[in-house]
Amino acid sequence: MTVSHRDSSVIAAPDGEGGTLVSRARELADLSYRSFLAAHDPPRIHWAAPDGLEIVGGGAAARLRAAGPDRFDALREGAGRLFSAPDADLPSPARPRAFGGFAFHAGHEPAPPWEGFPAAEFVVPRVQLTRTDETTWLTVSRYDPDADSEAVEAELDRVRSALTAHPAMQPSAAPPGIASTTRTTPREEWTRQVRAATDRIAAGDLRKVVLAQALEVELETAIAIPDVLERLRRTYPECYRFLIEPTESASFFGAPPERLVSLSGRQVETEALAGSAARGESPEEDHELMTSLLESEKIQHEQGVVVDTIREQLEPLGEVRVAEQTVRKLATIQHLRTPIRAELTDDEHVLSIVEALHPTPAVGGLPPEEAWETIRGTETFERGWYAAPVGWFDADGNGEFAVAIRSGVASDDLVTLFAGNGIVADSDPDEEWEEVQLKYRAILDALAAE
Ligand SMILES: C=C(O[C@H]1C=CC=C(C(=O)O)[C@@H]1O)C(=O)O
Repeated sequence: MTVSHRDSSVIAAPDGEGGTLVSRARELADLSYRSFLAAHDPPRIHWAAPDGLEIVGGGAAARLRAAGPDRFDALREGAGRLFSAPDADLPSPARPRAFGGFAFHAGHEPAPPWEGFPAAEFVVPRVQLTRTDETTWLTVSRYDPDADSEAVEAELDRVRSALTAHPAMQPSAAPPGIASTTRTTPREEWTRQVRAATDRIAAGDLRKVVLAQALEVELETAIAIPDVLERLRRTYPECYRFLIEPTESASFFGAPPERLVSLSGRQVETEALAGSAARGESPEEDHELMTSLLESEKIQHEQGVVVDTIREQLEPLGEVRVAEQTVRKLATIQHLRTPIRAELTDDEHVLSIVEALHPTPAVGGLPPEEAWETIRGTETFERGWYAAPVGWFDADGNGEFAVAIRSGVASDDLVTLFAGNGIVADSDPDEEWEEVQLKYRAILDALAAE
């Protein structure tokens, strides 16, 4: 089934033909996610949310792909067809889900380091392992014209026997080690970029823009991303963790602290996360840094722009409640954070909420068009999927998406990391530089030899 949608297309089966999604699932004793991933070739996914939901997937029962300005419409349409006739009523954690995400911009074309990453792509894994606080489920799915339930049952049995032969625990490999790093944006260039942005803000047509940099990291040995994610779990347990590997060419991974949206029924949860400071060496210094974050007019403005924009984007969809501002403290950085909830008036697909929110001014800017024009005219590298939505949705249109920051795209022994900062009227290039370096730390520390 291939549907042309101007310059978008949705392919709902690996061979381009339609069918019925047939899924079968069974509860399993827990097993090592890293050994599961090691046993599967791409496409592979890994998703872990701070609430304890953790999913790995291998193979593709179906892929949905879209590009261009209609990419959200095309995906919703494809998702509707893909999930139109669920053939079995599986327990909620065991249901098949589509995992993937978007490029920051609809016009993105896959090119190095983003080979294999179109403007939007989701995969329903052929084999999915879902761990909640209570249970672990194995789900096998097929989507093709002759997918019959007996064949899927038989495949489930085969996969289950193969998996139970894997070790329940697997020791992590040593970090790959860093051989060298290369910046896309030297410091003098950054200073010039930030000054040009603040001049444009002073001229009045731009209020905020998030400018980013990339850091190319050459590793001493090839990267084992599941092991890097395991190290990130230990250091950043309050963050999401994800791996998206559509093909063998490149893998996108990260540990973002920022939720774009979670939708369950009509309940939307999102947040404004913007404004950063380092962590202190002592509790006193840490407290001082937190106070300076809370009391800085500039940072409060940066955060206020994000809260107001999210509120305005959600208000047409339902009743919005903005909770009290807090500080999110991570191992190496702290951020201002305002939780935002909404109760939708009507049923909506999570992709519609993603479309309404992306890009928030925590990663784009305001007004959005002027911010994007500034980003395009300033940054000298491809954002690709950096700072864009990554996550999952299910047959009911529920799902969860993180903002893909604190992330990198890897191929063998080369990883490109990305980090950006919100620039407002009184931004100082040196302070913004230091904050960007802090944001590389999460992934850099997980790559560096111990
Ligand atoms: C754009 C990034 O961070 C965003 C999220 C939190 C704090 C931010 C800031 O302080 O500018 C950014 O808005 C990034 O990590 O690359």
